[in-house]
Amino acid sequence: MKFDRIAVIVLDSVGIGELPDAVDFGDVGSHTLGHIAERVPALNLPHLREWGLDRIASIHDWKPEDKAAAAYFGKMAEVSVGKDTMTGHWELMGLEMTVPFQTFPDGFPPELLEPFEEWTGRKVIGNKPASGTDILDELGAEQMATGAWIVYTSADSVFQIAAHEEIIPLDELYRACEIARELTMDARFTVGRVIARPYIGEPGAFKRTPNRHDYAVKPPQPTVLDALKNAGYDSIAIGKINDIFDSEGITSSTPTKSNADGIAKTIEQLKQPFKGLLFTNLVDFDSLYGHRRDPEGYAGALEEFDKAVPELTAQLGERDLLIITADHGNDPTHPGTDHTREYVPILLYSPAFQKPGELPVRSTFSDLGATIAANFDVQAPPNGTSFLSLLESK
Ligand SMILES: O=P(O)(O)O[C@H]1O[C@H](CO)[C@@H](O)[C@H]1O
Ligand SMILES: [Mn+2]
Ligand SMILES: [Mn+2]
Repeated sequence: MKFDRIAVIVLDSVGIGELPDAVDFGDVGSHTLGHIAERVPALNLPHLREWGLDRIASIHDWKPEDKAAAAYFGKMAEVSVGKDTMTGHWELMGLEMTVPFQTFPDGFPPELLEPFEEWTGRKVIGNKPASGTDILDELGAEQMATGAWIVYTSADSVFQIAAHEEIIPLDELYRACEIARELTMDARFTVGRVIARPYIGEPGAFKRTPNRHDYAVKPPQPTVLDALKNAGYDSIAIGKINDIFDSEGITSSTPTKSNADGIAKTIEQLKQPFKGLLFTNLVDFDSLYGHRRDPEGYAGALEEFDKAVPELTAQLGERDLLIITADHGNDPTHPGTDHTREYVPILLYSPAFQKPGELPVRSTFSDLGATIAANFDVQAPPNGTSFLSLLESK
């Protein structure tokens, strides 16, 4: 075993350029990081660039620094037939999705919504793909007047239920999500996630609250998280990770309220002794800026993360490895409001590394899971090739 502790931080949606199959996803030309750098030339990420971020792909007018990178750097391709969060994270942990989750570009069928209305005792309005903030502007007032559920979806396989917290109590929203979860386990309409989307405020000034809750399906096969847990290692989740894996293979979990909170909780956890994996998801990049098509906000969130890098690395000893990566792209300059099919960056930092450098492009996100499994000598996932032997320590 090379490392006693591996921390993986997923910068949700921070893609680094279109994948060869981007055309199949309508994402030709997408480049989350590159287009942010182009739209916000002042974008300043000194620590991540020192690690090699500026050498992974050509990024606008960035000129790579003329000294050796302080981390191993590279990029990974997604092979699964999807570009959603669950598919991305599952692939990172060794699971390749060959059958896509169902999506509902025309809304959900009556065979699903009729029992949902009957069991929950409220009508449904909306029922179409939409941006979660736009649909509140469109239907929030109607919900306040009628008490109907706002149900909507996206290019992801999601059944999202928005409810004003002062009109429909949170408990009732969560119960409705459980009902929707049960109904959508039916093979005719398997959705990846049911999501509670509570909000507050008045028409024209609605605001979503952090009481969002996700109800995901379980991964169809065991992942590296299960292998770690079964072998007695810690498998510690921070942020959305627990939801994404429906608690499978996780030994403890802490939810977060924001990227800043997720970074702080990751630092706190690194101050504690543990043996195994710490797995953090920072979702604001995606939910607050990618889907909202807000490159300036996205740039600010990247800078906030970059500033935290020294404090993160200060917690690491010679037997620790910190990995930064992502789960898909969400180019805030791309048409629409959905994810984009992109490579994701991978940066690996350890005080034990002597002369880190470029990693060959990984042909599946699962190479990360395979590397973690190899490090802890637990069952290797069915997909992915470990690159542990390429990481040379002092
Ligand atoms: O537009 P909002 O409600 O933020 O929804 C986004 O968040 C969902 C889940 O992460 C995605 O499917 C996308 O639709
Ligand atoms: Mn995501
Ligand atoms: Mn998303």
